[in-house]
Amino acid sequence: MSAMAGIAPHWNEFATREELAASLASAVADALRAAIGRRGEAFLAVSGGSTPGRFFAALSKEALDWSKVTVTLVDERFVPESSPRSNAALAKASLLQNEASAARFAPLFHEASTVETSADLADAEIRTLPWPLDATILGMGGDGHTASFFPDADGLDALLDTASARIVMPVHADSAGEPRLTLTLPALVGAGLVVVHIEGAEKRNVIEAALASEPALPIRTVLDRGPRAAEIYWAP
Ligand SMILES: O=C1O[C@H](COP(=O)(O)O)[C@@H](O)[C@H](O)[C@H]1O
Repeated sequence: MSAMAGIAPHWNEFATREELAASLASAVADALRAAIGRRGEAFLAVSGGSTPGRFFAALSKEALDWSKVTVTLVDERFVPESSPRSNAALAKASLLQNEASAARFAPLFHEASTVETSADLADAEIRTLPWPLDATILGMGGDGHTASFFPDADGLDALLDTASARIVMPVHADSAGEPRLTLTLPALVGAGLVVVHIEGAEKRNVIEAALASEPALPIRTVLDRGPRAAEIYWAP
């Protein structure tokens, strides 16, 4: 496995989660506007989970030409959109609203009997999109996972391989609940803007410990292997 240079992330700290959401939405909107100006379209990958709700609401109201924006997911559970655990359902309900309702959405979940087949279908579809990503918005779990790179995932090295030819891969991890689909490390960190959006003292402790010591948790590996410094957005 090849390794990229590790560049220390840059911290953006806010007094409140509302202030974080407004600032992050503004930064992402700027990145999308710049991409549209440069190449006529923009490509954004967002996370699911409980953290991005305020950010999604703020970003959905940003004025830009959303008809030229494609939105996909950093990762997804192997569940249909009817499930309350679907990241696609969350993105559609919270981000693809208001101004952003004009954006195109590309899901990772595809109906199939196995997550492997679903990942093959997603990989074929997602690779037709306008790569590279202009912005990747990662989250992080309390166990140090980001995207669906769980510390106990089967074949974690392959998911985190900087030379991976895959864009979407299936994930099995006991700690994850259901199987998952994830964008691979090079697909995620190739974005012009890579953000880790975390909130609360516990997640701050986890990422600070991960950045300071070995063994590397997945969040640390992702940040170490990116070609440019990531932006950490944090509020208590
Ligand atoms: O499983 C997931 O969890 C992480 C973090 O979620 P949160 O609820 O602690 O905010 C998220 O980034 C990822 O997209 C999601 O699939």
